[in-house]
Amino acid sequence: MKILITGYKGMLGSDLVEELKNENYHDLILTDVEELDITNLGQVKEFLNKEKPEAIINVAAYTDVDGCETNRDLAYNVNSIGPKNLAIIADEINAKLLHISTDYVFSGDNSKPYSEDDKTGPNSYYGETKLQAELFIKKYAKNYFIIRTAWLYGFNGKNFVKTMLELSKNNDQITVVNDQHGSPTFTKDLAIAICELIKTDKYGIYHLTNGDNCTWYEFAKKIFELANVTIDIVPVTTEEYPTPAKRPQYSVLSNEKWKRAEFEPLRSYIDALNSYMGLELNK
Ligand SMILES: NC(=O)C1=CN([C@@H]2O[C@H](COP(=O)(O)OP(=O)(O)OC[C@H]3O[C@@H](n4cnc5c(N)ncnc54)[C@H](O)[C@@H]3O)[C@@H](O)[C@H]2O)C=CC1
Repeated sequence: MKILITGYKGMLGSDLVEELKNENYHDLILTDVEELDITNLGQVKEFLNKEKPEAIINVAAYTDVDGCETNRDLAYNVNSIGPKNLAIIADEINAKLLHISTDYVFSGDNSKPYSEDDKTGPNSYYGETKLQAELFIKKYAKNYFIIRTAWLYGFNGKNFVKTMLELSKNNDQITVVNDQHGSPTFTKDLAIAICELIKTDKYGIYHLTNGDNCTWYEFAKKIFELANVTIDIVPVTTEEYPTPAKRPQYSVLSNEKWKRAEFEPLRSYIDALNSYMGLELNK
């Protein structure tokens, strides 16, 4: 299957490319903004019509959640118009479209894991633009997969695990938010799942994260424990740590639909973190 990837240089994109190669997908067209700017419909149309991929995996996005509050045009163009363009042209050339969305489409008022049918209600502009992308894809593409995932970390680029380890080098004490709940997810595990899903015609929307959940504070504690770092971690509330974009308090995603579709569930976030830390710290 000929697969085109958009945003391949990003955190998820780079692990995805490695995993696709491991799974013997060799007919890959790798693009990032330099090769294919997804916000430009004319370019998307020309590029896709020339390459004629059978599947498109969109891992391109503007992912600076706080930055989206102020850079609204950029956020809307990359996160909403980009996926819309891909959906329109994917449909024209009869290609499958697999798109990545986020737990931030939810408000976070739930106290039990969100299912795919639960009411959305983003409380950040990033979440709004990602939700709009989902609506465009549903409207314009027939053969689409949307995966909502959360709290990603991987080898390439900045992420929470690396930030914690970096902070511990110059600080004896750090403060970490302890009232936002989610499921940290290793991009390598997600990439393996994407390779499985793209083979199928089980179209639709799926929630997919590593198993179990925690707060950022609990996640930080686990990171330092695995890295054998002794540091004083002070739990704080969201109110005590204000950010430009409001995050959901509780955005745990139920993976039940994924399991019902007979896909392999992802391992627990602790097992995944353990594996990541082993690999990351020994690099
Ligand atoms: N990082 C996280 O914690 C989470 C991410 N997601 C979603 O997962 C997906 C992947 O995220 P990351 O790998 O963290 O992103 P990233 O920020 O590491 O990579 C995004 C890539 O998109 C490219 N890009 C930006 N504008 C573009 C354009 N106009 N045309 C083509 N490419 C463009 C960038 O150059 C970059 O290589 C995104 O859809 C994101 O919204 C979902 C939940 C959590």
